Amino acid sequence: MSTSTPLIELANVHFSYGETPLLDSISMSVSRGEIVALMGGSGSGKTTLLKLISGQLSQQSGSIKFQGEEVTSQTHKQRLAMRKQMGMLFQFGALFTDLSVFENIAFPLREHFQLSEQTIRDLVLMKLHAVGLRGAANLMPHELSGGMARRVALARAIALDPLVMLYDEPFTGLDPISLSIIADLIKELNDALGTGSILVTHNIPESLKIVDKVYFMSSGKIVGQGTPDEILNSTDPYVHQFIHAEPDGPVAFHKPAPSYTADLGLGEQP
Ligand SMILES: Nc1ncnc2c1ncn2[C@@H]1O[C@H](COP(=O)(O)OP(=O)(O)OP(=O)(O)O)[C@@H](O)[C@H]1O
Repeated sequence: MSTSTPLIELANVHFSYGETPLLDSISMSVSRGEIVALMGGSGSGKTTLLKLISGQLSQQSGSIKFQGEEVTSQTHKQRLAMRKQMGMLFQFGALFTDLSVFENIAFPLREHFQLSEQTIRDLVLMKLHAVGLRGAANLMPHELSGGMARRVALARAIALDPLVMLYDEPFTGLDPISLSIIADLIKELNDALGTGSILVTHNIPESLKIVDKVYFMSSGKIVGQGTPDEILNSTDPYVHQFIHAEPDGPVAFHKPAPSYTADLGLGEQP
């Protein structure tokens, strides 16, 4: 792979759940060192897109490449190897409640590699140090605040030194200080590890501080993209409505449904 090959590249991806089309002509790319945000209304298909990228779902058409190789043509073994290179932090990044902080981070290392206890200890402490929680190694998850728990989940997500990080709503439920700490960590870790990150988030101010590029989704399509500056100054009606949290605009309040009167059994009114 040449250094200029994107880590993740999607071209013209279409995806349906059964008969229902959800994603339509999605094209995007993430390179090393880049943080890309995926924003858009609820149900626009952001989480589904992360599942396609991580190989948990397969598209009906179009191409998804990881380091230049088509994901759908991977063997089972290649797909497992790819997943090992993807760190994931999801909404409530659940820790194993009956394992200490240390053992939570050691878990993926023990699962994937035969390492000496001394090496595991060094690696776990390095990851905890990176998120500022080396001093919490011996605590149990119930002894952590919500913000600390999210940082431990982040340390676990980077345990295997991933090439790509996928974050799905990593700020949800955090107080403003913890939220800012997690945002800074996402940026610092991305720079330090040279990863490429995709961040699904509704938090516009915090994410615009750390991302390089934003893709806006609406009803399964990318309807706007740009750098944070371009997004903030965009006159595109979708982007404008979303960024300025306006209730009226092209992002509809109502999900498409049969006529209201027909649904209530009243028949069509003249
Ligand atoms: N397994 C499934 N089978 C059928 N439909 C699904 C399935 N999973 C999700 N959907 C539908 O796909 C649409 C997109 O869901 P998705 O979770 O990707 O949206 P999202 O943009 O991440 O939303 P949110 O911001 O609310 O998390 C929704 O209408 C959802 O109901």
